[in-house]
Amino acid sequence: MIETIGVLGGGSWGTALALVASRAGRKVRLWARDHETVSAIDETHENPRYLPGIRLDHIPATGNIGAALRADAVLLAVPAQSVRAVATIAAPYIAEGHPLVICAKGLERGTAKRMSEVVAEVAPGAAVAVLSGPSFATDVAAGLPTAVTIAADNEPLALSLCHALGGGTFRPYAETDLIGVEIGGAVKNVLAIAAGVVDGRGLGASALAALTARGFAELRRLGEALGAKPETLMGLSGLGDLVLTCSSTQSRNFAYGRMLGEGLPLDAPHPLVEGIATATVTRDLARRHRISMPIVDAVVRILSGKATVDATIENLMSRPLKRESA
Ligand SMILES: NC(=O)C1=CN([C@@H]2O[C@H](COP(=O)(O)OP(=O)(O)OC[C@H]3O[C@@H](n4cnc5c(N)ncnc54)[C@H](O)[C@@H]3O)[C@@H](O)[C@H]2O)C=CC1
Ligand SMILES: O=C(CO)COP(=O)(O)O
Repeated sequence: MIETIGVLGGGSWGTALALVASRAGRKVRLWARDHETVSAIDETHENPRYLPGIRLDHIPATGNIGAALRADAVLLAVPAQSVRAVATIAAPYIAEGHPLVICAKGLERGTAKRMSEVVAEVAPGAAVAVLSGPSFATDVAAGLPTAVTIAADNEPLALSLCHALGGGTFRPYAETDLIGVEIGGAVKNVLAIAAGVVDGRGLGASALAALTARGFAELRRLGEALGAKPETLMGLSGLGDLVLTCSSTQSRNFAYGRMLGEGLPLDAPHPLVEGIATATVTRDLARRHRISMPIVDAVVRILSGKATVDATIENLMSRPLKRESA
């Protein structure tokens, strides 16, 4: 039985998931790197920087990672490019078989590894699971109905995590296809940047729907080449999350793409945009596996500053005509 939950990461997702666990009746402790976040949560029962206006009762914060890791299961909710660093400092406190649930969405820059592969390298004792799916932290924190996927190689672990976190407004589904869940969550962020560009450039709802559907075709091709199950890619953590993040300005990836579509510079201030780092990694993975991903290529070209939005769109539209399912 999972009774206690540690959360690593005091940003919006870590804080929202700490609330989920607390609402599900678990005893929770949240670790944040920043001293200001720890003291704000402990003194004002709010995380004003990342989740303003949401009351955090019964969620003690700590700057001591060992204290948060003394829990039956641990949620790792830092950005993808920080997962290796945080899992490395957590590793000495992780006993053999200790459940560690990765909540980040992305692929590692430099190694092209999925987050579960990164954690397996630096914390080999951990029993790794992945939580992903269409779920904005603000919606989850507000108690709006949300459904996600929790994947682990070991199905009983995935199910027991679903029982530990599930509640009246948060419904997790168990899965064993880690590759499918991780590829869906990572690649949808890149495609959401493209969707934002289309929206910001004012190309219309038809273009946005076409981009989303053709983007999904790319996500599915890559996922299947890497060993994902088609059903997973069509589920909450793939198609579900793609639809959410390609259609809402609540998504930071979509909002960033929208800014670019409106003509703002690449370095205009923006919050965490996971798709930026994952775009190049995805493009390289696709090349290695000889998978065609023209929308991902287009995002990489725009992000590199080497091509304008208009030239990139013209380029996509003038590709040779072909069968849709090819
Ligand atoms: N915010 C959301 O709605 C959702 C976010 N996610 C995923 O969760 C992950 C985290 O995102 P958010 O919490 O939204 O980001 P955020 O920007 O709100 O917070 C990130 C947190 O991680 C901390 N952090 C960064 N590097 C660190 C390091 N090396 N050591 C310790 N702490 C570090 C920051 O101080 C900050 O507290 C991302 O991969 C994102 O895709 C997934 C689903 C929903
Ligand atoms: O993953 C998310 C929702 O499922 C959050 O998306 P953003 O990181 O684009 O805000």
